[in-house]
Amino acid sequence: MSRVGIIGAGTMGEAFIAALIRSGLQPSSIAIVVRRQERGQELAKKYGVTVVGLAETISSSDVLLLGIKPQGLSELLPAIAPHLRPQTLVISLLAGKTIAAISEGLSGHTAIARVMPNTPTLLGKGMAGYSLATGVTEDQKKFVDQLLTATGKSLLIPEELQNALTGTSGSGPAYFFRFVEAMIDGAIALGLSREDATTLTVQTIVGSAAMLEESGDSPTVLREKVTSLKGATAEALGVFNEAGISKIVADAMAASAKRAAELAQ
Ligand SMILES: NC(=O)C1=CN([C@@H]2O[C@H](COP(=O)(O)OP(=O)(O)OC[C@H]3O[C@@H](n4cnc5c(N)ncnc54)[C@H](OP(=O)(O)O)[C@@H]3O)[C@@H](O)[C@H]2O)C=CC1
Ligand SMILES: O=C(O)[C@@H]1CCC=N1
Repeated sequence: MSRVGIIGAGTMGEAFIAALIRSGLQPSSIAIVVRRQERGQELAKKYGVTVVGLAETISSSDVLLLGIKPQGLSELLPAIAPHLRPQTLVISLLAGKTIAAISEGLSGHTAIARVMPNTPTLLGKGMAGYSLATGVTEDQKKFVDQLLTATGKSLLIPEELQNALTGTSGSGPAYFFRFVEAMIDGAIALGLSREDATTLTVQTIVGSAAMLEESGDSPTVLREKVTSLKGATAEALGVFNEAGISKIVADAMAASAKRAAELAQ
């Protein structure tokens, strides 16, 4: 049974605690390293994990999951390196940070998995892309597969596509939440109360997402089924197209991927 240490248990770190437990790991096998004791106590109470010091967590873990912000990595790696056993699998969730940079900061460690998840991981409905360094063993690959299956869906991708994946599925949930915010505001502008606007918009998005997953139809076919000839929807889509929605979305995704690349520095 693997012992897992987690350094940085915020939004994604917590999502991975939940996924590890869903994947069959005992909470007593999970140690977390936190900056704020109250956060540690909250997670210990909620999941039954143990709050442990940095050195002890690193030296006793078979798998070490990094869930801090990318900006904190250069300071953290020198504190990890002296305690890390060569056979420990390091899993990084950090946007932008390359396997090569992590390996270098860990004195040439080669058992590293780079994972780009997203927040629906919290519900087991996430989408993650992952890339593996050369030193990852078959058993460690199986562990990663099993863990990511518990987070939702996963794709093994070449590392050079990690930033593109960040711009697609990593940041993706925020694009939809932003769209929902805009739809709620639009409904209020049409005279609906905020409460009704929220109910109408959220259920529309939830139902549409379910159709994407369950109908077997492409997004194009599903859109066409809503769009009556010379009807109301066609007018709305005309406004989107006039504003250049495809370019706006592609530019936004490229901006996320570009920023992820910058975070590598
Ligand atoms: N949020 C997202 O949608 C996604 C995030 N990611 C990546 O996941 C990582 C985490 O992001 P997210 O969960 O959103 O960020 P959060 O800020 O929610 O979590 C980061 C956590 O790390 C803690 N922390 C920071 N430094 C240390 C340290 N030295 N020792 C122990 N704990 C520390 C923070 O503590 P404190 O509470 O005190 O600040 C915080 O709890 C990032 O690198 C991000 O790129 C990847 C994909 C999606
Ligand atoms: O905003 C970020 O940098 C991270 C990566 C993808 C989602 N959140």
